[in-house]
Amino acid sequence: MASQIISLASIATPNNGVDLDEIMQQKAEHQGCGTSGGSGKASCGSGAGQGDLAPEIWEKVKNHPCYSEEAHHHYARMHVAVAPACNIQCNYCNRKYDCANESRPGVVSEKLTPEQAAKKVLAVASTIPQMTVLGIAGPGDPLANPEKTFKTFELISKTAPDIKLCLSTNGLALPDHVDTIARFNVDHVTITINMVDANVGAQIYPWIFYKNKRYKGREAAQILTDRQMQGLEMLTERGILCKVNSVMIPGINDHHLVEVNRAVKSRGAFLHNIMPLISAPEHGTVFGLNGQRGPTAQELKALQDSCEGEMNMMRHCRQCRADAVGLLGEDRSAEFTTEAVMAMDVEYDLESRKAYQSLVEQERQATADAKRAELETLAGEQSDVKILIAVATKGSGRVNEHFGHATEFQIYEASASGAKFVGHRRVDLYCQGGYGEEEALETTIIRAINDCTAVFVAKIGGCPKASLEAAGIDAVDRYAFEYIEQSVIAYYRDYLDNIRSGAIVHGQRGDAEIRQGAYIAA
Ligand SMILES: C[S@@+](CC[C@H](N)C(=O)[O-])C[C@H]1O[C@@H](n2cnc3c(N)ncnc32)[C@H](O)[C@@H]1O
Ligand code: SF4
Ligand code: SF4
Repeated sequence: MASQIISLASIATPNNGVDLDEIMQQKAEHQGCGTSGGSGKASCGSGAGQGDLAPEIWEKVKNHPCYSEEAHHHYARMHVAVAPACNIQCNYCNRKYDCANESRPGVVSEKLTPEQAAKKVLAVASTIPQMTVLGIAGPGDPLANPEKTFKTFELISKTAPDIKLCLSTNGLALPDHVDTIARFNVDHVTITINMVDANVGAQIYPWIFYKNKRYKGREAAQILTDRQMQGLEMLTERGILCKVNSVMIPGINDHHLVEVNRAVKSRGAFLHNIMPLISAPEHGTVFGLNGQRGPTAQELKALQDSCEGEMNMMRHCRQCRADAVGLLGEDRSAEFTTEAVMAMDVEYDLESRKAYQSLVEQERQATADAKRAELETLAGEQSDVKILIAVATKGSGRVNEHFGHATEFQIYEASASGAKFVGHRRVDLYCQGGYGEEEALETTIIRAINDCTAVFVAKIGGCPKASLEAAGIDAVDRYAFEYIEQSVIAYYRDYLDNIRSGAIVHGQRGDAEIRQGAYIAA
């Protein structure tokens, strides 16, 4: 199952995050062979992952790491923190403006002016050529800070016209700004919609500030939901792609989100992103302090599964900081402080960005081709066995991270229909002190992935491997630097063969049915 490797040697892209030449080198070393070249298959016909999307929609989502699960392995995004104020209060939100070490929505290291933000975007785009999307997601609400938000878009659309513009809003002010959003060619808008019933909303929002007046309770929630629905309809009428974020809050809106899903689907939303509540006492939020828990990974997956019909569900959201930079799941914001950016001599080279991205497309096509070929080996397979597999990766759709360096694991469900991305587990959310000591780290990771049958890694030491095996998790390094989905399918096929030969008993290892509910999300 050797995979195609593409040479990017002709394009100098320092620090671009996904260094395909490095992958090539690592793979050659791992296989103990001297080859390091070979060109990937060229993209032919429809793009990898296009499925049955209309061409104009595909054009909008194909390089967007949030709107396309497949693109998120290859393309990066960045947020600029130009919008500090907010016009509502959510019981789960506490914004921090000078915080380097927390990774959750609403925190940033520093607030930026639109001019600083525009320079930062150029600096990041020149350093990370696969950065295709600029989002404004706070730390407050972009539309509660409209001058700063639209000034930032104006500056960027002039200097970096190939970058897609996004914003994320609670929706209260949205109807007032839809025309401006359309004028700036912002073709991706996220609205956070946690309820369509004011009784539910009153438990989530203590107040809103609307037309110079503060509203509370049911009245506040009713105004908010009316404005959200109106804004969503206005955007979709204009052909602007809308993603809806919903925070799953067990006991408050978990069952209700099925109704929210129906309401937003019927108003033309493109994607629904049901995210787990992040809630800890040290965040100082109402929910953090009153002990409101977030959902388990299994509860989240069950709700996402139940909403998955005609509407796409996003399962790869990383609940990023409002100043995140890089591939989803990595954060390179510390490299781009205002001080560092202002000292950078930036040259925006559109042509070399395009050249780099066309090679990324070749790698992406090769990934899709490899998956398709492997899938054919399951043709006619009737088994109803399903297993979860955790994967250590740092991007490019490959198994290319060392077990000990992984800060998150991507989770795939393997079944007779193939490999399906179903989520990720951030190791820090499972850390309860002692992080850094090897034993504690292993325990933390095992808690995070203990419903998985196997974990795929580029490399793993003997001790952690033994600990994983003792916990019933197969530690697998034989797919090092191979494509993830192709490897998941290959493993699954061997797994079925082993069941049939009697070499293993399904359920002996950590399969999802046996371990359901065994681990609790933070
Ligand atoms: C920080 S907000 C900024 C954009 C805008 N104000 C909004 O709420 O949509 C970005 C996203 O993070 C989510 N968020 C904030 N705090 C959260 C938490 N504690 N748990 C889960 N999601 C959270 C919000 O619901 C929203 O979808
Ligand atoms: S609307 Fe967004 S920024 Fe405002 S309180 Fe809620 S989550 Fe925080
Ligand atoms: S928070 Fe989710 S939707 Fe927003 S940039 Fe991060 S991954 Fe994408």
